[in-house]
Amino acid sequence: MWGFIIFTITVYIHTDPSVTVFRKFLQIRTDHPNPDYEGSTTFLLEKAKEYGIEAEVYRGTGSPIVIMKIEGQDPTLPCVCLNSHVDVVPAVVDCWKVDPFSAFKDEKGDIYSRGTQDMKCVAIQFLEVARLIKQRAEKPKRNLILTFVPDEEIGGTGKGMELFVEHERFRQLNIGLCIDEGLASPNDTFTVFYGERAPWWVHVTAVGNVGHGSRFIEGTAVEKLMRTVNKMLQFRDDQFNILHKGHSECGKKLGDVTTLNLTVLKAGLPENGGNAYNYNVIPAQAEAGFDIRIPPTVNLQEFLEQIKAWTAEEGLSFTFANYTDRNEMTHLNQDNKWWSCFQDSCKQIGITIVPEIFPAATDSRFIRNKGIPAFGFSPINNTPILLHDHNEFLNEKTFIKGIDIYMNIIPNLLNL
Ligand code: MET
Ligand SMILES: [Zn+2]
Ligand SMILES: [Zn+2]
Repeated sequence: MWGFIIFTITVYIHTDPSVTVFRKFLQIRTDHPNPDYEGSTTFLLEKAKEYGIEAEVYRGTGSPIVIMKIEGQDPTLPCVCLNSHVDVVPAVVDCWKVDPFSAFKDEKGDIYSRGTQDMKCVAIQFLEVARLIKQRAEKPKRNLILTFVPDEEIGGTGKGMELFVEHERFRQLNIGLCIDEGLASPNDTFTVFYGERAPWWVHVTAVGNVGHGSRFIEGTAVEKLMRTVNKMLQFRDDQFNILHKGHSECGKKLGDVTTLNLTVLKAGLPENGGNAYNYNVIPAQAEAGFDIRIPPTVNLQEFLEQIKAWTAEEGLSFTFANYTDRNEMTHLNQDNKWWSCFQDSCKQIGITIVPEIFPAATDSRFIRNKGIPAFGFSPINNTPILLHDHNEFLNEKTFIKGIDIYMNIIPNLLNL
């Protein structure tokens, strides 16, 4: 008898249909540099059909965007949009303990795969929320829209949300509020993001004098580049100290300071295009690339002037591989009815939410820059932050509980 009950419970946990959908979605290779968007689109359309949800594929940006809709009682009201990106960053297979695209589940229920946290979990949780709302006898007041977009992870050259927000099809959706990804929280609380840091990818190029490696050549490209790099890394140190060595009562978080990391470094004359270098030739050119993330409280025009000052020396120039001159926040004041409703809904189910600035970037920035409020919220707590990391995982129970959390928030927003 007991054996039967335990067996039944075990089978139930192991075969929860939403977990199966999640694991199948993880197995679709939407990793860069060649994401299988046709595979993810086919999968999402099949699910929409199975769940009885209206769906279309918009190809106006150059890559497929899946749009799903559940019509509300008053479709003229601004809708609630649940947005997910379907692409994921690459995985270094040798650094993972399992195949990063197998969606392997261990005995604890931890599912390992690229995208378990960023953000295929949220995409499928949104889909399951839509299924549950569709099943209800009563329609919600507002339209529910789901968007599944490509190319969030690659910045400026992408064919996703950055372009989509400029299209008429986007405007027609009439979005009142967007919910997108947040971050896992390592403790019992949940984080909600109301703004994010502006991502600037700066590429500095130095040109200078050349000659024999045995001489004291002045004004070399590398020397000029190093001076700039050192100034910029000094700024990095200063920001690090503000974050880590300030008074503890300041309570600064990563999203409140500017980070700057040297992520690209290039110089040296390759020998006949091979792997070896000409060590005795001073190179004419040297390059450095930086990933800079700037909080919404920083004046972007002034920061641009700072970069110009850092690269003012003769022979230096810079370009942006990723740039924005706008970085709007969603204001969390009493006039923001969406925020009041979100907070009240969380209070009702007894979960603690901590509002923060998102330290990295998501598609929400394009939405906010259109004047539309957006919250970044992944219902994942007591889980290490492993996005873009090796062995990214999510426990199946956390995944299932997340659907429940969303179901206690999203219908309230739809009925506002
Ligand atoms: C700057 S494009 C955004 C790519 C990715 N989401 C990141 O924050 O790095
Ligand atoms: Zn993401
Ligand atoms: Zn990411």
